[in-house]
Amino acid sequence: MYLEAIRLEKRYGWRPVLRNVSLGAGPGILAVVGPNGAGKTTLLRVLAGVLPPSRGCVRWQGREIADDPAAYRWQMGYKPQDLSVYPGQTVAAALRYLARLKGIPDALVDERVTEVAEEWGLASVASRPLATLSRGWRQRFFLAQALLADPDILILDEPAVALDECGRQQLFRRLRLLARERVVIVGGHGLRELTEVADRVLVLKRGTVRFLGTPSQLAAWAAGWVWELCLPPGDPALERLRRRFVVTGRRDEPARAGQGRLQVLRLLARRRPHPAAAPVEPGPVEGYLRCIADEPDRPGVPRRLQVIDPPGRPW
Ligand SMILES: Nc1ncnc2c1ncn2[C@@H]1O[C@H](COP(=O)(O)OP(=O)(O)OP(=O)(O)O)[C@@H](O)[C@H]1O
Repeated sequence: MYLEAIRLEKRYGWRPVLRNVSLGAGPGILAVVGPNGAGKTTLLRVLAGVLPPSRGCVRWQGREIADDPAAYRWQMGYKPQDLSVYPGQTVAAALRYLARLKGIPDALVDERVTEVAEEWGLASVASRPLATLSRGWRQRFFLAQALLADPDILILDEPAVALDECGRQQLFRRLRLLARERVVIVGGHGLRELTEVADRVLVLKRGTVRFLGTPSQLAAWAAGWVWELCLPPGDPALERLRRRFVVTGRRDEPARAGQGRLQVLRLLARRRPHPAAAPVEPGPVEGYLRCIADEPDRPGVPRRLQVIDPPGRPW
């Protein structure tokens, strides 16, 4: 089971949105992350075969998906960012309709619809028209429809958006189970959750692949850049540090003898940002921030880098 993208290019009019994107994905979860407008949705749409690339190709099991798009669609479940469906249809009727479109035999449609509706907690709203659903319920509906045909490859664009805490936990648990035997590609912004659940991470920036590897390899990008320091809450250095550096974590430390409560600040800096700061192991989120900061927004202007590590003594 293997999905491959080979030197993908995508242009909207004259504007390049994907540039020379290549990747390979076997069973497991591949998270596609990147800043707004990086091209994540475009890449997922090209991988799902709903948008043709301007150049390059996508192969599933060694075969170009463009050669037999219908066969690929039967093996693939896709959850777009949003889905146009008939607002007057009930959840159950829409699932039945989509099940037939996906080629599920009539005799099995009702059974399968009931199964996915239960899996995604939709049973209680099955008879409600889609237009009356809240965003979270709609999201569950989109996820359920992607799984109707029990696909070998699952492509999900922002699957956790609008889900409540239980829904998010359930989603990521289910994705881990599904990924044992399926290729699961998930795009979105919940970087902390995604890097916890993913086997591999692809970072897109301005349509190019900035990184493709495991979450721990991503974390290694920030090696030597992550610092923690512990100061009393009223210390003026805290505010100065917050303004000057990218803060990636903040927590209260329980009271120590004679010191009262302390605040722990975790931040990115090329050099020790304060005499009390100690270097700590980076996490994938910090690796990601380094990874996208490394590239100047415009040639010769390392803007993000300056924000991360301003010149001069910061404290
Ligand atoms: N149909 C379209 N026509 C023209 N430009 C488009 C179209 N769809 C997307 N774009 C542009 O392509 C670029 C990439 O968009 P895309 O939606 O793929 O990014 P994204 O990484 O998913 O963004 P976000 O995180 O904000 O959802 C953006 O600059 C966007 O404005």
